[in-house]
Amino acid sequence: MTETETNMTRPVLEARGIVRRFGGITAVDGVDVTVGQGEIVGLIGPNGSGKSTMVNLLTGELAPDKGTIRFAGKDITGVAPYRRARLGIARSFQMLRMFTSMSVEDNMLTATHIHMKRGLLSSLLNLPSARAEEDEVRARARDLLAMFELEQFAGRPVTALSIGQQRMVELARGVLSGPKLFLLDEPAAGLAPPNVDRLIALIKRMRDEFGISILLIEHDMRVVRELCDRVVVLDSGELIAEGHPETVVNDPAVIEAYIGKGWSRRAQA
Ligand SMILES: Nc1ncnc2c1ncn2[C@@H]1O[C@H](COP(=O)(O)OP(=O)(O)OP(=O)(O)O)[C@@H](O)[C@H]1O
Repeated sequence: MTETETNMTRPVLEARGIVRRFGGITAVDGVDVTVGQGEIVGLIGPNGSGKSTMVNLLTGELAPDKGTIRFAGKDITGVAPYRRARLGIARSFQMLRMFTSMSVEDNMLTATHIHMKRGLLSSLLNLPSARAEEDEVRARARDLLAMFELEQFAGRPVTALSIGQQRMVELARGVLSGPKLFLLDEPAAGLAPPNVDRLIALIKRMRDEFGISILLIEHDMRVVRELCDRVVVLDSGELIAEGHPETVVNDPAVIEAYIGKGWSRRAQA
């Protein structure tokens, strides 16, 4: 049995038969998505094909009308979003969500409260145990800011950074929360080409050095081709193709789905 087959027998994420309707629209229509341990899976498809809805179903921000979601061996279909985060599901957003009044470092630290062992009271009382834990978390935050080449911005207001840099803060914050699975919603959107290269390298490091499995929504096909082990393609809420990126982008059903909806130059590049 190959390593990939072994990984696929024990996926970290296993969503089966997922259906989600909004009034008369079936945004996700009986979709299966799995992510193996240490796998990077691309979730692609034309605009409105159901990708963001699928991610919102996986994080628990939306509930499915049908189907089951298993994560790290547990059925999490009815589990609340904050509990899924605690179990190890992190996400980034298409539109950045930062605490705009806080510094870069304090934005990072917001990721860790979900796992803090000491309670709020010991933090408020400034007990040594709480201080030690906070010092340790700050040290890890600084290491990650260095990895993401952001350490010189640690004390700056997050809003002083460019959108590309804020995107990096969001990724670093996600890694700091110690996820098993990171759901990335268009991480390359709005990045200049050299920053896309850096992003690709950083996402590989997230997997290789931190063991994080990744499900990635992305329109930039270079990112998909260079990063993804496997790609799942949605069209009008249905899964129309799945496989290696090079196979999938040449699949006639996939080409038709994109051409029919205006295959953009961005997607073909
Ligand atoms: N909250 C909602 N209420 C009503 N309809 C919705 C809602 N969210 C999504 N939809 C509809 O569900 C379908 C799938 O939308 P979704 O945003 O998941 O697609 P997408 O593939 O992520 O698109 P994009 O690439 O443009 O982000 C669309 O027809 C959309 O209009």
